[in-house]
Amino acid sequence: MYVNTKDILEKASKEYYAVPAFNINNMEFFHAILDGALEKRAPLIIETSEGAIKYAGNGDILKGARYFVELVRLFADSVDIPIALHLDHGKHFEYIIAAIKAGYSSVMIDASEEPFEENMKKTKEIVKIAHAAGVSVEAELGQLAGVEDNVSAEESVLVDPQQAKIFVEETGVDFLAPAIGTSHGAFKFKGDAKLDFERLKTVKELTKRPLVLHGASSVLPEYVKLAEEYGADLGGAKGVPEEELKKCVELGINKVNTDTDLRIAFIAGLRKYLKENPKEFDPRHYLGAGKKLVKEVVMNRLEFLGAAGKA
Ligand SMILES: O=C(COP(=O)(O)O)NO
Ligand SMILES: [Ca+2]
Ligand code: NA
Ligand SMILES: [Zn+2]
Repeated sequence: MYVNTKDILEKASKEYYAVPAFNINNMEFFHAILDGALEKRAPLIIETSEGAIKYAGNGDILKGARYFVELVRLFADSVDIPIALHLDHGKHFEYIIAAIKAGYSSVMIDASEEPFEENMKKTKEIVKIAHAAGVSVEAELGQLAGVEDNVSAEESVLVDPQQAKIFVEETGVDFLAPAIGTSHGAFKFKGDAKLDFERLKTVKELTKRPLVLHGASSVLPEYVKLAEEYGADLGGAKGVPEEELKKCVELGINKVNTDTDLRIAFIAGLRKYLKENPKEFDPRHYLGAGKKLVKEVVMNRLEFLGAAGKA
């Protein structure tokens, strides 16, 4: 059934497990993710960036938002696991309003690059509008480095836990993404991953809200290797080890944004299939090869984050 993201996350926050939020840009990724969540009997959060909405709408923002709502609701209404659709990294009013109008479960207002007061002001505005429409809201404090669509910052600025307390109380935001050292994309760390667990623990204590980890892909070596075997060039790719993610969940992370891991799995499956099947040109076959590996990654992630069986 199609639900509000807040319903999924409040339960996760109470029981200290996490639900991955999987980014999609097209139908194939959605089907692969849905199949994985059904098999694992897990709640499912699907999320789309502004770029994904523009892509699906062929340039028309409202059409793109409605495309994803229709696609997700079509299946959500006929299965017995809870499914939510979330606007990821909403930075432009036009996309946030389109997502609310189209029927998204929740929206992120990402004004984390702005000064604290400005971030608070923008978030308050969106919370008022979204809550009036029964839509829940995510915001971000601190900055992640790395790139994601049109979101990039030179280096990460970690969240100030005292500010986080003021922020959630002032804005009424439903769930918060504290920057604790991760970054978007496949090249997250020069050396070893270093997340500020103490800071995360304090944010949870002070805010008592469901928390979101951005830039949470593990960049799984076996999939990087497979993609490279068939011609990909991903040298230096490094993600957040699964053990570190589990620690984040123990400290109160409940939504784990995962995009890069699915992209790497897909391209590995696609490259291998194309190389091994030079005569093939049916998109359902070669895209199907990508889907297969995406489903594997989805099921593994649902399992180790503790979402499996929680539907
Ligand atoms: O934060 C993310 C995804 O991060 P990754 O690049 O680590 O998958 N989406 O909002
Ligand atoms: Ca941001
Ligand atoms: Na988000
Ligand atoms: Zn993100």
